[in-house]
Amino acid sequence: MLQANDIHFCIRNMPIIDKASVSLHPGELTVILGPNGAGKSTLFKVLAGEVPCKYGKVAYNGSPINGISAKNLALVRAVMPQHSSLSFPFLALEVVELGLLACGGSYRQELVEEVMTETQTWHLKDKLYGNLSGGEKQRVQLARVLTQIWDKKSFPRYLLLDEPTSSMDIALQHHVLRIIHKIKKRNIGVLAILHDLSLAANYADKVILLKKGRILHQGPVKEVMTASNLEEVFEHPIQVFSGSEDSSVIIQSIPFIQNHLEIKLA
Ligand SMILES: Nc1ncnc2c1ncn2[C@@H]1O[C@H](COP(=O)(O)OP(=O)(O)OP(=O)(O)O)[C@@H](O)[C@H]1O
Repeated sequence: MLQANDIHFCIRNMPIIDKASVSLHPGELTVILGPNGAGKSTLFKVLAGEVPCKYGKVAYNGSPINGISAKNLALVRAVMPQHSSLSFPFLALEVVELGLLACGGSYRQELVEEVMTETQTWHLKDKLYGNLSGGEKQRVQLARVLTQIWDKKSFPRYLLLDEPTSSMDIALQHHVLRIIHKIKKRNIGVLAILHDLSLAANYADKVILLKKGRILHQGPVKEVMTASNLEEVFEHPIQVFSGSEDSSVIIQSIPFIQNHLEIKLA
């Protein structure tokens, strides 16, 4: 389990994360939701070990993160940040191969090809990463982190994704969430920051609702993603519907224009 207890994180004495405790279980997708500036990326970086945290504890499979070497941390978790910039003119294939380097594996052309095929990036392999579109870059970065943890291992591992689908079209967003659904079955706990409430409701196992650095609600999707909880967090009218013919959930933010119409009709 990836466990964080009482995380308190300040920047220049300003609290950004206030006493957050989180448990990430292998085999589950946990999604962090919250408005801009809520502290999602900051919490994510603390959990990933990318920023040190003075107050609170983060432990991977029972071992405190500060006692895990960078090499061993790369074996237990892979991280896709919100933005990735590269200073060298790498090909897309070379970016994905960085995932193999991170896990210290020998070169495996078939693994790289399998992951790039799964993420629909194999056809991009000889293109310069810098010339790719935003959505293509995201898929290549996803392929890189998947490459890092693709091989099955006997111990639980974690995949941390900060807005992995933010530049993708609708079909690709669902495709990525399906890949996540498959990968979590390899004893992998996935943590993702998303802004799309319907994607979260339909694919996540657990949800964390963060506002102004505090976790207001967390737990199973059905318990947490209620209209009233979401309205409290986002300060906007929201409706939650059950899909008519299946178990899907539709979450709709109500446009201001609709509010005006309702007021006019009343
Ligand atoms: N290095 C920094 N220096 C000063 N303030 C920072 C720094 N990093 C983050 N912050 C502030 O901390 C708050 C939380 O930022 P964070 O990036 O974690 O939010 P977020 O929930 O991920 O937002 P978004 O949805 O817009 O990506 C913001 O108000 C941000 O301005």
